[in-house]
Amino acid sequence: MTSIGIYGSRGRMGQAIVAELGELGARHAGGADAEDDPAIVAAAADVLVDFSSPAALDAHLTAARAAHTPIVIGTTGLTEAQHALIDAAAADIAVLQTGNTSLGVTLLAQLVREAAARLDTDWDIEIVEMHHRHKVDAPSGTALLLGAAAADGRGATLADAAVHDRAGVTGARAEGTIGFASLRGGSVTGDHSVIFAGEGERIELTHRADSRAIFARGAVRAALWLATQPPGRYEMRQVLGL
Ligand SMILES: NC(=O)C1=CN([C@@H]2O[C@H](COP(=O)(O)OP(=O)(O)OC[C@H]3O[C@@H](n4cnc5c(N)ncnc54)[C@H](OP(=O)(O)O)[C@@H]3O)[C@@H](O)[C@H]2O)C=CC1
Ligand SMILES: O=C(O)C1=N[C@H](C(=O)O)C[C@H](O)C1
Repeated sequence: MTSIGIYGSRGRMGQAIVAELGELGARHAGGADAEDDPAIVAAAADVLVDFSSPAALDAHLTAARAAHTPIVIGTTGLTEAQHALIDAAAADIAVLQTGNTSLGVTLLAQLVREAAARLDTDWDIEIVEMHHRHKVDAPSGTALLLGAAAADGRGATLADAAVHDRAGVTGARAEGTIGFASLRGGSVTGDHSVIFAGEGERIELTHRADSRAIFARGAVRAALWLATQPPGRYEMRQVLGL
């Protein structure tokens, strides 16, 4: 039986994954949090999942690489340097990094890519997300992955197209840009809308998460799949065959 180690095991997502493993009767190799040694968890596990903090990611990835243990990274708010570190680690171990492990968002990203590819750039793209009051990063990892899918559909890059800050006299909207807006409040698990705003009409593609169980289910499915893969960097759509 595949043994799964959890970084961030006492957090909201870590606890949702522990519950999911319990329902599946799957094996939990143990967890690590701020005061624990990541190397011990990496050595004990067949595969790791990380839902912790960007501050902890480098140490977790180093431990996974040293132990030759594949790792699913769900932590969001990562820097460009951390993405480069993930690319480097993927030469040695299987790594799947995603801002959202749910089936619904993985399919939504495909739909967004398709819509963006079919519509001209005079259809403005705006991405709106809302999360609970405890979330520390913005825009959400999901909003960024949806933005990347939209940019990809247009043959552009998100780095060139993204507009994150609007306040004061902003000037008119530039064609081809992708705007982001982040709302925070209450206990919202995670809502995302991608709006295609054209002249006289609007298309809105929305996903709403009712519970963290959807992320936990996807994370466990990804971990079980990743445990059998050779070194490389993978995405959720490969896990789900979408
Ligand atoms: N990809 C996806 O599908 C999803 C991703 N997420 C992302 O997962 C991450 C965690 O979210 P959530 O569970 O809500 O957060 P929580 O704050 O509830 O949990 C974070 C966990 O990480 C641990 N942690 C925090 N800082 C460190 C550190 N410096 N070193 C080691 N461990 C640390 C905490 O341990 P301790 O309590 O000991 O400090 C805690 O167990 C976020 O980045 C979030 O955006 C969330 C949902 C879905
Ligand atoms: O922090 C959260 O809670 C979530 N984070 C992920 C993100 O940043 O997109 C996924 C989900 O929306 C919940």
